[in-house]
Amino acid sequence: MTPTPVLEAQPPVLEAQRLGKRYGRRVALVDCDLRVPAGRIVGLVGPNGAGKSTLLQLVCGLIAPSSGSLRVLGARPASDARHLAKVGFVAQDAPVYSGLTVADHLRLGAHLNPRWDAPLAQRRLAEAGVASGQKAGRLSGGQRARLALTLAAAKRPELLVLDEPAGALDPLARVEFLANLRESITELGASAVLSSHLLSDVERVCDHLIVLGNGRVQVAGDVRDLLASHHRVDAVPPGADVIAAGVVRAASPPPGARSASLEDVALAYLTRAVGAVR
Ligand SMILES: Nc1ncnc2c1ncn2[C@@H]1O[C@H](COP(=O)(O)OP(=O)(O)OP(=O)(O)O)[C@@H](O)[C@H]1O
Repeated sequence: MTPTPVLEAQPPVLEAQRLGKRYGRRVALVDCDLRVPAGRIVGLVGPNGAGKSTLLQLVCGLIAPSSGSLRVLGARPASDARHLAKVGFVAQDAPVYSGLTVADHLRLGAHLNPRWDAPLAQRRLAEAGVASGQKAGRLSGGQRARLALTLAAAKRPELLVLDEPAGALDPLARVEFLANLRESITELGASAVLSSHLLSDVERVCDHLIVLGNGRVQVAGDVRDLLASHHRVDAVPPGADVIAAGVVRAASPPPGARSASLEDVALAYLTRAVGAVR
């Protein structure tokens, strides 16, 4: 996906400088620098405990930084009601109220959100085969994920933030959900950040990657730039910038190099991060 000049002129969706977060004595994020332009679908990957949920909660203003600064859509996260309305959040495990019906959820959404798009919500749920009279607790995992996504999308946010949105889904439901997610983001003309443990999910939907490891940003950038600047090699050329075994960073491919996949790039940085703490 090529970003349009209009989107490039907008303030960055995320801008972090030396961002840090501690929970008591436990350090979750350290010195994170990030700049994500508007219009991107960002994949946030990293092992358990890397700080993904913490970063997403900071972005939504649910928690406050311990150090450094963070701006989201050009302002402090959740700085006022207008800013809150611009960000749609789907927390881990697609939380919904199991005792309420789908229609109850839509009524709540309409009541709480000034820019609520009722036709969009109804159409999206009809496409997913989710009946409005059904109790949310009786929905399948895939339907529940679609309901949670629909509730966030119908706010018509400028930024959608999703924490492991497909985490509980089987492989087929996952692929269907991710296709739907990509469609929703395009329809909204929004930016999005989603965390995932699965690099295949990120490859399927994202055009920007952030790899977190040990609470630090290991690498971040547009997917096409990362793929253009990382290469697989059998023998490391002299003076090469080696990220991890078999993967080097260079503006142009060294002789005999092969293309690296996004998975190669992300794994190389994660491997390096693990090595750094041993
Ligand atoms: N509310 C909290 N209180 C104390 N420590 C916390 C809290 N939330 C997260 N942490 C710690 O902060 C670190 C980062 O956690 P976080 O949940 O952000 O990681 P994650 O990458 O989302 O992990 P996972 O993939 O397992 O969901 C971990 O060491 C975790 O134990």
